[in-house]
Amino acid sequence: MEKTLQVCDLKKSYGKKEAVKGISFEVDRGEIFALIGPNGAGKTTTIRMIATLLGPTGGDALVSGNSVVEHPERVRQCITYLPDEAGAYKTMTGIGYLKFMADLFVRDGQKAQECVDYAVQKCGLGDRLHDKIGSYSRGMIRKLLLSRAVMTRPDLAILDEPTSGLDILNALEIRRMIKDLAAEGMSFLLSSHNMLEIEYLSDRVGIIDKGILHVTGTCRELKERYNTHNLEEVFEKAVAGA
Ligand SMILES: Nc1ncnc2c1ncn2[C@@H]1O[C@H](COP(=O)(O)OP(=O)(O)OP(=O)(O)O)[C@@H](O)[C@H]1O
Repeated sequence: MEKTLQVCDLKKSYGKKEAVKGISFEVDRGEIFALIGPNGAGKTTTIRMIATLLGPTGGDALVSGNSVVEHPERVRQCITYLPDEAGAYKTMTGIGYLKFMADLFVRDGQKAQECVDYAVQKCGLGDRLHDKIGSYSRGMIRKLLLSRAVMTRPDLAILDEPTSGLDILNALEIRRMIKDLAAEGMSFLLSSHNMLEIEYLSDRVGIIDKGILHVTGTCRELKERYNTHNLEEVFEKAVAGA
């Protein structure tokens, strides 16, 4: 299987604080991998190192074969990162925002238009794209942001809490968007505190705590291994060191 992401003994210390203590995992092409763990476990630090926003203090991560340490600029060409607190310009229309962002990322006008067309198709906002973003619901904004994030069809999309604060129907639509994109071959690295979401969405899960990746596997494998009925109980046992 083709690997989109290979994380090898990745470490990060903030002064004396070892936030990530040498973690390793891989994500295949078209795979949705979720990193879960309690507050302060090291998820955001790991994600930000893979997104080239933070330099590792040890180890490496390769995205489509490109090292975040040696060639962060190449990595940036093949990833997208959507933080949970991301926002959009409220005074722009949705379509204006997509065009603005495409022009920012893609120099070639024809290719930029292809990115916009792709995002328009993915977001499913229809005529509402011609309204100001300030009039959008939280769910509409998230759909717009996700479609913007994937408009360049990156190899790896890194999403922090992709449905936090959304109602059930909007969360379902975002999850379906992610599944459709993965079916097209895009790989995903997610972090979430919502175990229901993780069970629905992810092909494999990694449980991180105190900077250590304790276990990885499919939800079914993890439930069998910990002899539990749901992922919340797996999480509880894994973090307790059972
Ligand atoms: N800039 C920083 N300086 C010092 N310590 C930091 C810094 N950023 C994070 N930490 C510490 O590193 C550890 C891991 O933090 P991180 O934000 O990666 O965890 P997390 O799993 O994303 O948590 P949450 O689920 O609460 O977002 C925590 O102990 C945190 O306090």
